[in-house]
Amino acid sequence: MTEQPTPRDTGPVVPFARMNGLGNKIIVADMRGRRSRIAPEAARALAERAETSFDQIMAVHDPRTPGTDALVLILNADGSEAGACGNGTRCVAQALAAETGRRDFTFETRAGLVLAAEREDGLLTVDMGAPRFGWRDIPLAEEFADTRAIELQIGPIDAPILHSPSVASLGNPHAVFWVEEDVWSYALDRFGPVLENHPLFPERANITIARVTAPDAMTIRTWERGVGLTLACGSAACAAAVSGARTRRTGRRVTVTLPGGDLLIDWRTSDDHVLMTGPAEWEWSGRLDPETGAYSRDDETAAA
Ligand SMILES: N[C@H](CCC[C@H](N)C(=O)O)C(=O)O
Repeated sequence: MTEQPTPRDTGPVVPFARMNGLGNKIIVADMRGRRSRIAPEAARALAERAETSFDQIMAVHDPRTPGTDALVLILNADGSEAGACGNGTRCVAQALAAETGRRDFTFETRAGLVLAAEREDGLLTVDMGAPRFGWRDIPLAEEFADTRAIELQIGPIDAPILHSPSVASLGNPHAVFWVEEDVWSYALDRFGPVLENHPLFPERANITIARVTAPDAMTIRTWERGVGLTLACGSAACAAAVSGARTRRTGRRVTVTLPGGDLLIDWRTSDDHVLMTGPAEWEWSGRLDPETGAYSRDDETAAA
């Protein structure tokens, strides 16, 4: 899969795999051996085409820190960068496991080190690290001593529709709104963009609606920062699970049901790390131009 370094990365030269992380649409791009980065314009061009529309690009670069297997840089569909992506990390681990036969990987991301492992049953577990709850870490624009439920609401004053979210950083900013009713009864497509860009979140935020269904289960929907509504968001599932445990709505080990399927989240007591387990599937592969987003499919059934 690795190519020789090229003087300029022009033309569709970067091998990529279109993958499915529980319905999260992921492109894993093999940037090893290259000095360049995938341009935000290239990401936006890929996102706009139906065939290559994606939620995140996971750009796999040569490792820059000893002891790590790769530097993984993450781009959202709007070309912005994300520090963490749980579903995409499972996809990267699965692609590298298929290539190398190894099962355990350490990735460096903008949000720090992330461990990923393929299990015997084919599911993958990602160690997302310890969540952070300090208002500066998330970040929030103003101080909140207790981030389990902050003052924020959307909707008429006398009848708040969504209010008092739990906030946390899982390597990226999350706000989790707990509701009693069906998560589908909320117009997340309408509230999502307003909350994502609320002045309280200087780096914007991923917005999740969550409902407890059992002491060890919850259902969520997420409006992703830089993307919009997605079928699954792994870090949001982690944020919701952590919030459920912090607010004593659930235990520390829960099944989170997302539109795309289930993730098992375990907030480990020993070190506070959040472990996320779920599937990753290869769909098709091709080559892309990291400057423009032009691409070709390896099976040659279609081309840009
Ligand atoms: N889909 C990803 C989250 C991407 C987060 C991104 N939208 C951001 O923080 O900007 C996941 O599975 O964790």
